[in-house]
Amino acid sequence: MNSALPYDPQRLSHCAGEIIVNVRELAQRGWTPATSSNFSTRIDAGHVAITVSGRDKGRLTEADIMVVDLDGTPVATSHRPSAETLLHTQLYKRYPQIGCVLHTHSQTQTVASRLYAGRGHVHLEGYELLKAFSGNTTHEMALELPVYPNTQDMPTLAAQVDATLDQQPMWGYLIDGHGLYAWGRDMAEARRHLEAFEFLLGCELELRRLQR
Ligand SMILES: CSC[C@@H](O)[C@@H](O)C(=O)COP(=O)(O)O
Ligand SMILES: [Zn+2]
Repeated sequence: MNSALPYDPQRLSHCAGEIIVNVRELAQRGWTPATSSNFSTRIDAGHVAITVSGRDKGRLTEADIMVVDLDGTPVATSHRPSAETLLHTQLYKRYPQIGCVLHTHSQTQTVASRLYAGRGHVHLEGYELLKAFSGNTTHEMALELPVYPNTQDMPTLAAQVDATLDQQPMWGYLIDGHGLYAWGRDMAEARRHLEAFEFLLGCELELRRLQR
C-alpha cells in the first residue's frame, strides 16, 4: 500500500473501473439523464469510491471517481463528492457487509415515485422477479418499496431511511419526483436489485395503465 494514502490505490482503481463499466451500461438505458444519478462501491472498512458531483455519468473516467470516508469527507482529493453522499455512507456505516450503492433517475422510477408518493410505498407482490432480491426464495411474498418525500436536506432524508431500516430490511427505496436507490453486498448484487426494481415498477405502471 502507498504509505501516503489511507487506502489501497489499486483497490480504488479496481472499484473505479467497475463503476465506469456498469454505469456506462445503465446510462445507455437512459437511467442517468442530464448528469443525474450517483454511484459508489466500498474500498475497505473506512473508505468508499464515489462519483464526483455533477459529472456526466454516461461518460465516466477514473478522474470522475473520488474517495470519501464513512462520514462523507473527501480523502486525498479536492473534488466535491456527490451531493447525495450521505445517502450512500449511511448504508456503508450501518451495514459492514454492504459493498455497493447505486442511484438512478429512470423515467419509470420517477413516474412511479410520483404515483405512489401519497401512499408512501409501492406494494410489490406475486412476481417471480421478487426472487432477484437476496433472501427471497419464492414469488409468494410481498415487498413494500418505500417512497420518501424529496428534499435537498440530506440529513432529513437519511433520518427517514434510517427509521425505516430500524423497522424492516430493504434493498432500496424511491424518492418522490427524484429516483431510486438500491444497494447490495457487491456491484453484481446491487445491480440485480436495481434492475429488479426497475422491471417491477414498470410492471406496476403498465398494470395501472391497462386497468384505467
Ligand atoms: C442533475 S439533477 C440531479 C441531482 O440533483 C442529484 O439528484 C443527482 O442524482 C446527481 O447529483 P450528484 O451531485 O452529481 O451526485
Ligand atoms: Zn439524484
